[in-house]
Order: sequence, then structure tokens, then C-alpha cells
Amino acid sequence: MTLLRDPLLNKGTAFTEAERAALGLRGLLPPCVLTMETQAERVLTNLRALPTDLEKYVALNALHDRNEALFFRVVVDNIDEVQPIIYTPTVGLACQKYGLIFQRPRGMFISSRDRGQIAEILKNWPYPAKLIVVTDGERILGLGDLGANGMGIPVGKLSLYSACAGVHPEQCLPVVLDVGTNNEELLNDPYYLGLRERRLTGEAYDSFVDEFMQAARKTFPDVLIQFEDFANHSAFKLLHKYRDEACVFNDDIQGTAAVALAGLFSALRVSGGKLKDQKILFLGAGEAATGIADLVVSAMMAGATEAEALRRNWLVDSRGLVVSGREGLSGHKLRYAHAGQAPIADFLTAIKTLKPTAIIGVAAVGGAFTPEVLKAMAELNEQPIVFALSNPTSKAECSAEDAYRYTEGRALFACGSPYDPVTLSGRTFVPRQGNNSYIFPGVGLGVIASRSRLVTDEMFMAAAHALADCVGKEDLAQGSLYPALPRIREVSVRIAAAVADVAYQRGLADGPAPNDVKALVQSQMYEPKY
Ligand SMILES: NC(=O)C1=CN([C@@H]2O[C@H](COP(=O)(O)OP(=O)(O)OC[C@H]3O[C@@H](n4cnc5c(N)ncnc54)[C@H](OP(=O)(O)O)[C@@H]3O)[C@@H](O)[C@H]2O)C=CC1
Ligand SMILES: CC(=O)C(=O)O
Ligand SMILES: [Mg+2]
Repeated sequence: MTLLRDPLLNKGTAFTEAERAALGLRGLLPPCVLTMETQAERVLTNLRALPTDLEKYVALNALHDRNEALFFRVVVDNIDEVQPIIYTPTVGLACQKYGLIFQRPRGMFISSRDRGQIAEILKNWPYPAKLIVVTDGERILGLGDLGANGMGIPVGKLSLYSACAGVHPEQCLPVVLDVGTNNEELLNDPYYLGLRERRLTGEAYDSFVDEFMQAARKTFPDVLIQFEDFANHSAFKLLHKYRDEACVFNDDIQGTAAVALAGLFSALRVSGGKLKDQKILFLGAGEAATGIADLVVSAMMAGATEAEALRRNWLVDSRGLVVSGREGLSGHKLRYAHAGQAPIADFLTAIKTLKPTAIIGVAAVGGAFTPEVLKAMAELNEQPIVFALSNPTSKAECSAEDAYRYTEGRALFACGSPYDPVTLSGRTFVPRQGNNSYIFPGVGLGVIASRSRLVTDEMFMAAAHALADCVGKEDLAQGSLYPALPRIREVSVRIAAAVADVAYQRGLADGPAPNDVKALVQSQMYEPKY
């Protein structure tokens, strides 16, 4: 019975006759032995009969808790259909309804009441974690502060690690640091499962996170820690504090940067332009925007000076265009506070003034790329680059349909959350996701396989190139700037090998480079089967 209740070992009705006899399972299962293929078909039949995506999320979560191999088989073999349920956009709704749909806990909940005992508590985790995705729930996708409900995000990200890059589920530990929430609705929600108190701030917050970081690294030596969906006042600080001493990265800053840069490389293959000649206007000036801009600047520096490259990247935040002399600018915006430009309050005027070749939406302002914005980009550019990267779909700057329609099908488009193909004047466009989910699984696999001590920006640059190299002419011909999702495990191997190469070249890896880095990476991948 214990075996049937252990999701890492359970095969359910697929236990063979011999296994049933040897493991004391006879009588505990119906007599018919099913194959994994039949089990997967049954899962899909049930899933497709459910009326809403949230119900599908709950059903998949229950399968995940029952039988991990079958769950991952279903995800891997049906990634186009299932990813939008276990990840954005449905995971956003699942986080908002986390208390209501809660069935079984997954991952670790470390709350500020656990101060002084975090190392002790981490010992309760029964598996040897090599990869932690941790959030404090303060900026969940573009949905804001969801407190402990944010747990859905580390769970979803780690499911993609196992499905898309074959990191063994046993090595994956989702963590929410429950430091309270300032979300009144949650504080008054009878089903809310987190601490009903306001967020820790200042020294109390910093020392709590620090205790977690030290405890996690002591309990799970060599663990890779991914910071996810922290608000930007914490995200930059934590990344800078730990990046040179621990194996950490921030997915929203660095992972997003790599996926966006790869998308730009693809777009330029279509338009024939050079990266150093682009002018990029970001809507948003936070983690994603400055993360992307910083990596783009590094890439532009292959053919331009740093000053030239910086000047080709402009940010619009909640108060308008970021320019030199504007008061109270946060540190992460300062590189892009250019001189010689008067303040501009709105995005459309900024477009008409600066004449960008690309706009990248990462401000979580749904619909901000209005028909006027898109038409202005189409007037300025033969092939305008339009990336609407905010998540979930309700926060997307524009839909795929609008992006193509208002640019007469000339936009080179990517979206953070998925959109169906769009047919316009007889041509069908297949938009793909400029989402860090193309990057972090491969990066994590490469770091774990090489046992790198640190995660560097050079690795994200290598990941961006590796991802872009996976995009074929047939993808570009249909407007896709990324490879098809069913190829994701092959893509992750290429990214992981590129990342591991950097680790070996920079002396960050554990030992000398093997003859075949790709084979090393592949040898470590989990395959969901019995
Ligand atoms: N596709 C992907 O892979 C990823 C997508 N994202 C998405 O990007 C979005 C932002 O994430 P992130 O950068 O981490 O969040 P941050 O909170 O760090 O940044 C948000 C930025 O948007 C700006 N902003 C808010 N309102 C407006 C407005 N009305 N006009 C212009 N700018 C505005 C904020 O301005 P101010 O600085 O003045 O407060 C801030 O600079 C989210 O929706 C997230 O889901 C994030 C990571 C990855
Ligand atoms: C994709 C992602 O990491 C985000 O929207 O926060
Ligand atoms: Mg995120």
C-alpha cells in the first residue's frame, strides 16, 4: 500500500503480475494490467472531457501526486496541449485560487515563524535536492502579491525542468518563503493558507532570506537555487548579494533576457537587420526589461561600443520614458537614463519620437500595445519587432491576432503566454512563446551536469545562441521565432551543453571537461517510463 501511495514509485494499474506478486500488491489493484500508453490515453480522455482549464490543472496536479512517471509521460508527449495548463496562463489562475483548489501539499513552505530553525526544517524534505526554485510570492507573473499562493509557480517551473530537460523529479524542490502578504483580499480569504500578516521588510526580511540561503546550501550541498517571481526591490538585491558566492540565478532577469535575445536573433534572420542597428523600446523597466536590455547590450557590443549599445535601448516605466535627470530612478534603470532627451509621458509618443525598430512589452499592462501603437510601428518599419511578453494572457500587451492584423501581417511577433495560429489574408502565422521556459530547463541541466559552482551571464548568452540555433527556416517562414515545443528536450540538451561548455572553459565546473559534453548532459536526463 505504501508503494501505491508513493508517487515516485507508483505505477498504478501498470504493475506487472510478477511485481504484484513480489511487492505484496495482489488484491490491492484491479486484475487487469495496463500499459503506460493505455494509462496515458485514459488520462488524456478524462482531461479533454473537463470543461475548464482550472479543472484540468487540478486533475493533472492530482496525477502528479499519484504517479510522477505517468504525469511526466503525459506532459512530455503532449507538451503543446499540457504546458498551458501546468504553466502560464492557467498556473496564474491556479495560484489565485490556490487555497480553494488545495488538495495535497507539494514543496516546502518556510514561513517567518520558522526563523532560527530553517536548517532543521529543510531536513524534513525526504529527497536529495539538487535544484530549488524559490519565490516569496510578491510578484507572481503579472498578478502581483499572491503570498504563499505563489507556490504554484515553483511547482510549475520544476515540472517543466523534469519534462523539458529531464532533471529528475527527485532532485527538484519547490519552496515558498512565506513572509506574509500585503494582499488584502488574501488576508480576508477564509481559504488562504499562508501567514495572515503583512510582509516582512528591511533587515527582518533580508536576514530571513539569508538564513534560508545558508540552510539550503548546507542541507543540499551544490544545490542550484533559482529565484522566481520576487518583486523587483528584492530580486536585484538578492541576485547581486548571492551570485558571486552561490550557485544561483534569477529567472525573471536572466532567463527572460536569454529567451528575448534569442527571439531578436530569429527576427533579424527574417528582416536581414543587424542587432547593433536596432533601437529597442521597452514598455516596463523592471526585472525583465533591464535583464533583457543588459544582455542585448552585451550582444550589441560585438559590433558597437558600450555607449552606442546602451543608447539603442530605451525604457518606459509607470512614470514615462526613463531619461537622465528624472528624480528617484532605481539603480537598475540608471544605465538607460539617457541624456539629451526630454521626458515623454506616454508610450505612443515615445514610439513616434524615438522611432524604435522593436518594442518589448514587460510591464504587465494588458492591452498596452493598442492598435495605434501597432500601426505606428508598422508605419516606421517594414518588419516591426513586437514582443508582448507579459504573463498571464490577461496581462499580454496585445494578442497575436492584433499584432498581425494592425501591422498588415508584417510584425515579427513573440508572446509570453501561448496564442493559437492566426490566419490573415490567406497566410497562417504560428506565434511562439518568448518565455523563459525555453531557457531555464536547459540552463539548469547544464549547471547540474557540469556541477558548476556559479551561474554566469555568459551562460545565458550561450543559452540564447543555442536556442536561436535551433530555429529552422521552416519556423521562420511561418512567423515562429522559436522552435516547436515538442522539440524542447532536444533544445534543452543543446542549451545545457552550451552552458556546461562555459562552466568548463571558465573553471567553474567540477573537474576537467569530458570529451563529449552533450553525451554527459544526455546521460543525466530523466526519461518518464516504468
Ligand atoms: N515572457 C517571460 O518569459 C517573462 C515575462 N515576464 C512578465 O513581465 C511582466 C513584468 O515582470 P517584471 O519585469 O519581473 O516586473 P517588475 O515589477 O520588475 O517590472 C514591471 C515594470 O513595469 C512598469 N510598469 C507598470 N505599470 C506601467 C505602465 N502603466 N506603463 C509603463 N510601465 C509600467 C513598472 O514601472 P515602475 O518601475 O515605475 O514601477 C516596472 O518598471 C510580468 O507580467 C511578467 O509575467 C517576466 C519574466 C519573464
Ligand atoms: C515567465 C515568467 O517567469 C514570469 O512571467 O514571471
Ligand atoms: Mg517568473
